[in-house]
Amino acid sequence: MRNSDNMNAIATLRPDYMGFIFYDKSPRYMGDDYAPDNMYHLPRSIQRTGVFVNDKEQKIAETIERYALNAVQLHGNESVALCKKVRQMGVEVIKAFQVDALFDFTLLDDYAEVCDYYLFDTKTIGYGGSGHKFDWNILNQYNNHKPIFLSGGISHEDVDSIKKLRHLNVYAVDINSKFETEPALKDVALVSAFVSKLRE
Ligand SMILES: O=C(O)c1ccccc1N[C@@H]1O[C@H](COP(=O)(O)O)[C@@H](O)[C@H]1O
Repeated sequence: MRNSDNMNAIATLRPDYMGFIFYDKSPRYMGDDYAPDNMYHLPRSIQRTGVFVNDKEQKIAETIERYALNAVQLHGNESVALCKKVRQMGVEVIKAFQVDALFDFTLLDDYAEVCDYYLFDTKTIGYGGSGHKFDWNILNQYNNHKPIFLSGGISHEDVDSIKKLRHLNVYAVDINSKFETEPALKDVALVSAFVSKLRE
């Protein structure tokens, strides 16, 4: 999210998390000097989540402080050590992994102690926001030890398929580009319909 009115409209739908992209190569980048005031008034029930790609510890720390973030989504090749340091900053850590048929789930083991959730996104040449879905059957190889964010090209047509994933430890469903009218601007009616159907 980036546009203040759009954020407020989406906030009325009571999402558990709201994401802000601090990756300067993304079309959803918040910019170098985004006004923190736009975010402060969001309901406390919404976890303000900063999305970072291969940033340095100091930059992440400064951004957490400036925007009073509650959670950090690390969407690049961040090390276990960095995840640990970010978690010590007092935020939830959501570590993203790009999944394809060859994904090695044993890679997760080292991250188990240093993050709160794993996020499974589709493997692409970029880092995220691709709008591409991966084959969720691959997740049958996951041991479900830690709750996950399901991500990657999820659209309003996916509700029924998501509801069939009850055997997996899905904690959150992460929606992004498939609900936009333009980058960083959500279609509120589409999100509303999706959320209602998912909560049914
Ligand atoms: O959205 C972006 O531009 C982005 C850029 C870099 C890293 C992550 C990004 N977004 C995250 O990507 C996933 C999947 O998004 P999509 O549904 O495929 O568009 C999601 O977690 C976004 O937060």
